[in-house]
Amino acid sequence: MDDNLAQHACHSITTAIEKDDLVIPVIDFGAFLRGTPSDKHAVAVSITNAFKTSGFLYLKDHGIPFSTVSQVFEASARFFARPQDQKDSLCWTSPQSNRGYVKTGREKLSLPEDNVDEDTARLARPDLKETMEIGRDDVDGLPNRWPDHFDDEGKDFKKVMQSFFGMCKSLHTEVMRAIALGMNLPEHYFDEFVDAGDNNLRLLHYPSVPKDVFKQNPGQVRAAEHSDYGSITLLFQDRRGGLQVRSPKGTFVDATPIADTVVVNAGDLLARWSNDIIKSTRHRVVEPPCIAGVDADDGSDTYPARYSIAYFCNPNMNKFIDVLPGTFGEGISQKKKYSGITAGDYLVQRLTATI
Ligand SMILES: O=C(O)CCC(=O)C(=O)O
Ligand SMILES: [Fe+2]
Repeated sequence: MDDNLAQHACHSITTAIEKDDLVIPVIDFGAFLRGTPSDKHAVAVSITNAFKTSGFLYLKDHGIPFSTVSQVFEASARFFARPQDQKDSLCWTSPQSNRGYVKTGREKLSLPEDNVDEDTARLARPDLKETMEIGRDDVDGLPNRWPDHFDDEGKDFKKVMQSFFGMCKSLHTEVMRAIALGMNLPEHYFDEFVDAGDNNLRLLHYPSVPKDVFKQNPGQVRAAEHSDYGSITLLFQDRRGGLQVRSPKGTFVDATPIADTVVVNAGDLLARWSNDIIKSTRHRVVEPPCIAGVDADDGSDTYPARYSIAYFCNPNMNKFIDVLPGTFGEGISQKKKYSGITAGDYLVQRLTATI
């Protein structure tokens, strides 16, 4: 792996990215899932520290088998290869449901409020991506838009995604347990907040694109700068690269793919919940940087496709999210910065702003 991985004193953490004051560690989650209580505590503190500083980390030995992740990537690629009219027949219809297929140019990501001109410019160069959004599968009136009526491959897609959804839900619960310990709360504090699994599995396909598109439109990106909305996001990337995280200096730093890890980042609702102790950091996806020795001089006119899988975790939609105890008040210099809000109201508000 990368030469620049610096070993820390604790064997379960290494530094993957360190640039412009942005530090993103790789953390061995096995030591949390299977370690002694003191291992567990050490991992919980490292995870929480990463969320307090960069808002991003890579998790390895996270419990979701590599073979499962590969299967999901394969099923996703086969789904996006379907005829456009099939995909369109499964289209996303409303923020309340947030389920279905979203074609290129459909989603508007939120921008810094002072950047109105940029927003206008963005309409001329939409994100170069298509997505498939999958929600909890048992919510009355909000059915998933499965392709299972098309063929056996569609039936298989449904099975693969349902099973993966459940595994990611468990990983969300475990990461929230780590955050609870790291914030000096009881380990199971968040369990009742996340047990419904009101999460959103987003398959992403960034189609192959002529290099000229980026040369001719200097502001063009594959996915515009944004922060995520919920508690945490689990992001599985393929080997292409292109994900960048905004550093404290305002630059964008490559979050290079690391095999067999999942990128985990905090979302806006977790930042609000923690009275901004935890950071929800802006990120984007650009054309992939050249991989030295692999495709620096490949002579091709196009960048290859990129696939990623984002699992957006949320508190249960009906939960009232008030600022966490221990983050404000007596003996703490910080005041309570936010009023409470129901998770569902918050998320629907945020999704509505992207229409
Ligand atoms: O595709 C990626 O690597 C990132 C996607 C992302 O940030 C998002 O969909 O919120
Ligand atoms: Fe994101």
